[in-house]
Amino acid sequence: MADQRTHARHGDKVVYQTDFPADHPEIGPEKIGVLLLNLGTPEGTDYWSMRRYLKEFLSDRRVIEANPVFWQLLLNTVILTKRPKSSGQAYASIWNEEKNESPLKTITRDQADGVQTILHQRFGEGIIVDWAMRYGYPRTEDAVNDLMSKGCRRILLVALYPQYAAATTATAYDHAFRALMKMRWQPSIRTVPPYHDEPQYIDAVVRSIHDHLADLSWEPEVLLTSFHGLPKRYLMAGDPYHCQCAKSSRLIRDALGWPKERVKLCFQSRFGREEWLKPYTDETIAELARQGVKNLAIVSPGFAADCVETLEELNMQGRETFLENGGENFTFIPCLNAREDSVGLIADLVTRELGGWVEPRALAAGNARRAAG
Ligand SMILES: C=CC1=C(C)c2cc3[nH]c(cc4nc(cc5[nH]c(cc1n2)c(C)c5CCC(=O)O)C(CCC(=O)O)=C4C)c(C)c3C=C
Ligand SMILES: [Fe+2]
Ligand SMILES: [Fe+2]
Repeated sequence: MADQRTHARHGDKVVYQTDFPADHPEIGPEKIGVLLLNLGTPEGTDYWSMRRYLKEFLSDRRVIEANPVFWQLLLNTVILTKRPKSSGQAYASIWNEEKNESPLKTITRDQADGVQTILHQRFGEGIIVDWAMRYGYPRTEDAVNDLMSKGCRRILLVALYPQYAAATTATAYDHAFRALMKMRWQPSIRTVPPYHDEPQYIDAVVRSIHDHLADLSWEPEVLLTSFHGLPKRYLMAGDPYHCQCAKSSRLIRDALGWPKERVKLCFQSRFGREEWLKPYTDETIAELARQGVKNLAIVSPGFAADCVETLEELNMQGRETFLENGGENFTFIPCLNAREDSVGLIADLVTRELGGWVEPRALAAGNARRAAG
């Protein structure tokens, strides 16, 4: 990628030129890359696809904070022999058959397309939006290299997690930084902070709740705000995730104007035997039903996109648990996904973080100036 007009290479000899050409391609149109990052997903629901995905995921030391020698032994002998099958069945029940991919992938792509459209309108063609995953495909490293090769000398990384956790946000950014470590010519980098208490995020979640409930013939007595769990140990070690989830839940309740007893915070998707953040979603659902709650709604504001943890664990298993324990009406409120206000939210977060790199239309103007010499 090094330029061709300030020097000429002949084998291992270089002829230097002293004058810098005004129309040099590397100071030509400068582009900005925006890279949306989500968790990742298997390529198929069969044993080996699931195993590859789970091995990469569960070998991440930001996710599993345990003695690595002990953990790899347990992972390779026990977990990776059993879990690919059971998780594969869960994925198969929600698979996007038309595209032959998991919903998380379909939705993340749709979000990126939507954000690209808005940013093109705001800033012109000098912004390239792409998306990648922490585990599996598309790979973060490939996306970073691809943006660089398209002329993006600045890249904004956007972890699609409203609440910060080392197991999600930090590892997504780490992974991009690891890609940079291999690059001779690195782009400049920025990262988007968590947005758990951004009014626009809270409004979008609340609007999605109102829209969904408006189509029902019944009203929920209780709304569960269910977030992905985390080992309690990680909270004790200083992870802000629990507090950010609690704040999002409270802000959603305030915006709804509902009383405290009607909106509850809980944590789903436990993994392994140690204690995770409480209260647990599955136990809360069963308890509420046993206490006589007949009408229950669940929203999952920590997931930017629907995935196996919402579509299967909440909408299928959670529903079953509620009905089995005496509940009557259950509804799952879909994640923000590629709704117009969701894509608008991501585009606005990005626009704010681009401040100083670009102002509306400034990129186009700068490029026009450069083109004029
Ligand atoms: C110790 C294990 C795990 C921790 C810690 C963890 C944290 C965590 N995860 C998400 C978001 C998602 N997790 C998803 C799936 C998933 N998570 C784990 C384990 C831990 N997650 C596993 C093993 C799996 C795979 C599915 C399974 O086998 O049960 C997903 C869904 C991906 C998809 O393709 O649909 C998301 C999203 C967060 C936000 C988080 C901590 C805050
Ligand atoms: Fe997870
Ligand atoms: Fe907390």
